[in-house]
Amino acid sequence: MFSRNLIRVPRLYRGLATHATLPQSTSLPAVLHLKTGQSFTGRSFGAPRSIYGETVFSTSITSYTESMTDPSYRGQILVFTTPLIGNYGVPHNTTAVDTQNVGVVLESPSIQCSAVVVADVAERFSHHTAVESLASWCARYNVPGISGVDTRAITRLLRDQGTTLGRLAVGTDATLSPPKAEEYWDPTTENLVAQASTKVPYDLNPTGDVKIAVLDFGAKANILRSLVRRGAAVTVLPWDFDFNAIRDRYDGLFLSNGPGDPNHCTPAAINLRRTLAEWNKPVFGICMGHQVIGMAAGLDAYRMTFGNRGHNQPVLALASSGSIRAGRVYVTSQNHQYALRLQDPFPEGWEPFFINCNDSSVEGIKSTAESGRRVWGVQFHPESAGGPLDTIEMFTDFLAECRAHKLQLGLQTGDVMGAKQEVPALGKEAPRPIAAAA
Ligand SMILES: NC(=O)CC[C@H](N)C(=O)O
Repeated sequence: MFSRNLIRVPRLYRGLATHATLPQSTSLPAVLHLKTGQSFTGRSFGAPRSIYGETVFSTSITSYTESMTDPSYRGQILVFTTPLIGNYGVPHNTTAVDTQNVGVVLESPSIQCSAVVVADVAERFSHHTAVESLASWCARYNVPGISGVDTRAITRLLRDQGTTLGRLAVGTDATLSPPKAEEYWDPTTENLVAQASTKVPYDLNPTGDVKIAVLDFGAKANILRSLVRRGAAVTVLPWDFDFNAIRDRYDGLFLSNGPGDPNHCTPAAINLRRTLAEWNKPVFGICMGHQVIGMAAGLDAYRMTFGNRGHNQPVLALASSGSIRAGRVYVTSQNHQYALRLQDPFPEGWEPFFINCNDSSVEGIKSTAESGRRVWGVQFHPESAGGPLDTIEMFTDFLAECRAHKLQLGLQTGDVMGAKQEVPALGKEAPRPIAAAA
């Protein structure tokens, strides 16, 4: 399937697009083993190495580059249900307009998933922003892939038996018998958030008019871009940083997405519980951030059978807020394995915000009007990348609330919290080089 030779660019396309002019990665025999006993034989692409991981499927049709660089896929073997992957190559992640070093397309500086599984990997790619093929990109980041397998059969298995631990065996490893049950590595036993989060605080767009602190559980770059593009000055903090120590410097708090089991984030939920009790400025969380808000509110996070991954998940709004109207269905981008448990009654001061139209899982929570708080959490990804922009204005809503609240505080009291705090100095390190990815 692959050749080490350079691929010739057909004359028709020359000058129109960047094509596969780089050497393709080596293709070897490969087998995907599932802990539940099934094995699928194909050919490798990308890095010629074997790995373990948690096997999950995504129904996204496009945006494989965004998905593969999403830190929430850390530790996972990502199966694409779309049969042809790689046809538009891998884009450049920098342009002159990227003044904040947050990139323009990709979600982090490197590929985050452990491996990819595709029915048919496109050796030739064609797109005006492409700089290399999927296979050569995977090889550069030491990530293996398998193609030539029946991804529909794998997806049906994962749907029926749930997300399953797996092993991608490449080269001579492909001739060995499947691993024993105890040999499979379970990434959810590790605190993947601690691995994906920034280790030191850093600032983006420091001259922005509204100051937002972001707790980084493994933030997608497009979340940071969505805040910065709307004028916010953003300080990105490590996931377990106690925001309470510096909270009066900020006009709002944002909690990001992140990989793995939310129960590893209990320290962050405990810090947040104090924030919510003592600080009345707007708070917004996405995916892992939403789960941490829910845990701080007293809700339980549970593991779903196969989760929701893809860019076509319909959610029904149960309440109106900002640009969101109760009763409307929004199509959303999602990548999660865990969800908040729907309970009746909901904790005092909280209400469900969105519900999934397919499986009725909780897709959002918010503080009630009576609570006097301004807190929202959504399980889906309003920043999309990839996916529909149906709910992108939730970022505008959040920042509008922060600006309005700031104005209100300024007019009324000037210093509503008033507490004298020891304020730790923020690190001086340069921003994480998100743009250096492709
Ligand atoms: N994208 C995310 O933040 C996912 C949250 C969590 N890791 C889950 O799988 O549910």
